[in-house]
Amino acid sequence: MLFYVVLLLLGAGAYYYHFKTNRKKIIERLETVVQRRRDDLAKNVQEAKRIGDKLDATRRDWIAGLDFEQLQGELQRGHVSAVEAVRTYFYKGVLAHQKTNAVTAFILEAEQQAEEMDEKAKSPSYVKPPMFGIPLSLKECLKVKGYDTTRGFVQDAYRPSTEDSIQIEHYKKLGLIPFCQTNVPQSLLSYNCSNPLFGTTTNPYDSTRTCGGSSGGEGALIGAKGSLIGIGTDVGGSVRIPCHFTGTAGLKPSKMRFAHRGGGASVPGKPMIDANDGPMAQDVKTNVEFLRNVWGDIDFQSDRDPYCPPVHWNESLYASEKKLRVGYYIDDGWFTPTPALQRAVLEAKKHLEAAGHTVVPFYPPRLTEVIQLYFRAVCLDGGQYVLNKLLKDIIEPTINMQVTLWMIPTWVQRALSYPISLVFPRMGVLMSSLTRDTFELREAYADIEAYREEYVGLMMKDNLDVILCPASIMPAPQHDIPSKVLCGVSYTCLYNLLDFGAGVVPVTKVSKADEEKLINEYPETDKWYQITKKATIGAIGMPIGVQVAAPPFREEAVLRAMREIEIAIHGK
Ligand SMILES: CCCCCC/C=C\CCCCCCCC(=O)NCCO
Repeated sequence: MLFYVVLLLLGAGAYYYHFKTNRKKIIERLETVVQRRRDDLAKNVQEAKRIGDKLDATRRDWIAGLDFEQLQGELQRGHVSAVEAVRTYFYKGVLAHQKTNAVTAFILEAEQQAEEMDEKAKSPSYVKPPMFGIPLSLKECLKVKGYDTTRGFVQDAYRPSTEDSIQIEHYKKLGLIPFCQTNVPQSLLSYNCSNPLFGTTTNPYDSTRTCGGSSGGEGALIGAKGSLIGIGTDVGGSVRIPCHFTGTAGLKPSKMRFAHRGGGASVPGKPMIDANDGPMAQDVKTNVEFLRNVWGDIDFQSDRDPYCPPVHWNESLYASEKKLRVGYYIDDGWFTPTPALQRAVLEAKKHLEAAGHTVVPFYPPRLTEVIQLYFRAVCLDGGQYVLNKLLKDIIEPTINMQVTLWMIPTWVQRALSYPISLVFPRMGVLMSSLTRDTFELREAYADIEAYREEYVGLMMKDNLDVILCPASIMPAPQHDIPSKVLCGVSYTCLYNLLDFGAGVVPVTKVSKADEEKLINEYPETDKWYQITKKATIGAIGMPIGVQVAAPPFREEAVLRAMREIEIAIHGK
C-alpha cells in the first residue's frame, strides 16, 4: 500500500515539475514577444501622433469639437476632408490612449484611405457614401486585413488577419475609415480590460477603476472623446457594461442582424449564447444614425453571408407615434444593484412616462436558474477551450477567478457546491453551473428554449414593447473586481441568453446621497455583496447608464426608448 502511495506521490511530483518547467519556458519565450509588441505599439503611437500633428492646430481643434452629426454634415458638404477627419482622430485617439491605454494599434493606412476617398470626391459624378470620411474605432478581436486579433493572448501576436471581415468591408463601403483597434481582457470572457500583451485599460473618469469589458478599449476611447463611433462585441454584456462604466451609449443587437462570416468569436461553437457585434458612441443619436445606414444597406451583408437575413432598418418602428408599453425592474432577484443604478432606472422611468409612455412593473422569472443556464451554455465544454489557450500563454492575473474555476474539474466543483451553498448559496449556484455531460447540456439547451418562450410570453401577455432595467450591479469598480464578482453580469447576460436586442444609455452619475444609501442600506449578506459595496464606496461622480431590451428584430424600438431618455435628459 505504502509503495503505491509513494509511487502516486512521485508521479504527481514529476507531473507538477514538468508542468512548472514547461510553463516557465512558455512564459520566458512570450515575455520577449510582449516586449517587442509594446515597442512596436510605442512606435505606432508616435507615428499616429506625427500624422495628427500634420493638421493646423486651430483647424484640428475646430474639427475635434464637432459631434458625429456635425462632422458627417461637414464631410458631406466638402467643408472638411476625409484626411482632415482622420488626422484629427489620430490626434484625439493618441490623447485618449495616453490617458487610458485604450489603443492596441493605430491603423496607419487610414490616412491613405482618406486621401484616396478625397481624390475620388473631386469627380463631379462621385456620390459620397452616407458616412464618408468618418473615423471608426474597432475592438481588437474584429478582423481587419493586416492587423492582429489577439484577444489578449500573447501567443496570437504577429498573426495578422489576411482579409477584412464582411462587416468591416461594409463599413468601408459606407464611407467609414477604420483608424484604430482597441484593447480587451484576455479571452474576452471578463468585464474588465487587462491582458499580458497590452496591459490594463483604465476608466477615463478614474484610472483606479476599470473601463469595463470586454469592449473596454472602445468604452475608454469613446468615453475619453478619442472616437465618435466604434464597434464592440457582446456575449454577456461586453458592449453594454463598458458603456455603463464610461458614460457612453451602445447597442448589442440580436444575433442575426449582422453577418458573422469572416468574423471571430471568444469561444466558437456555443450555439445558445448569442453574441453579436454592436456600435458604441458618445450618444444614442450616433448609434441610430450608424445603424440606420448599416441596416438600410444590409443586403451588402446578406449577399455575402446567407445566414444574415436581409432585415432592413425599420424606420416605422423607430419613428412610430404609438406610445410604448414598457416593463421595468430595479432588482432581478439574483443580485441587488447598488443604489445609483436603481435610481437611474426610476429616473428613466419618469422620463418615459413624461413622454407619454406607460411603464409597468415586470419581473424576470427565476434568475438563479438563468445564471446557471448561462454559465453552463457559455462554458459548454467546462471552459476547456479557453483553458487550453490560457495554459499556453502568460495568464492575466485579473481573471484569476475564471481560470481557477476552469481548472477545478467539474465533478469536484459539484461535490463542493453543496457544502459551500450552506454558507454561501450564490457561490453554490455558480459552482454547480458547469455541465457534467452532454445529457445535461442538451437539457440546458432545452431549458433555454423554454425560458425564451416563457419570457416573450410574459411580455406579450402584458403587451410590452421593451424592458427597462439596470445595466449592471454597480458603477465601474477597481480592475480586479469583475473576476471576483463574475455573477455580476446577470443584468446583461440574460439578454444574450434570450438573444434580445439590448442597449445602454447614460442617465446619471453616482451622488453623495447614493453613497450614503449604499453605506446604510446595501446588503452585506455574502462575500459578493461585501465586495460590491466596498468597490462602490468612493465612486461618487462615476457614470451610470440604464438598459433597454426587446425581442429580436425590434432593435429600433430599443433605440427609440433609449433616444427618448437621452432627449429628456439633454434636451437634444
Ligand atoms: C463555474 C463557472 C465558471 C465561470 C467562468 C466564467 C466564464 C465566463 C464569464 C462570463 C462573463 C461575461 C463577461 C462579458 C463577456 C463578453 O460579453 N464578451 C464578449 C465576447 O464577444
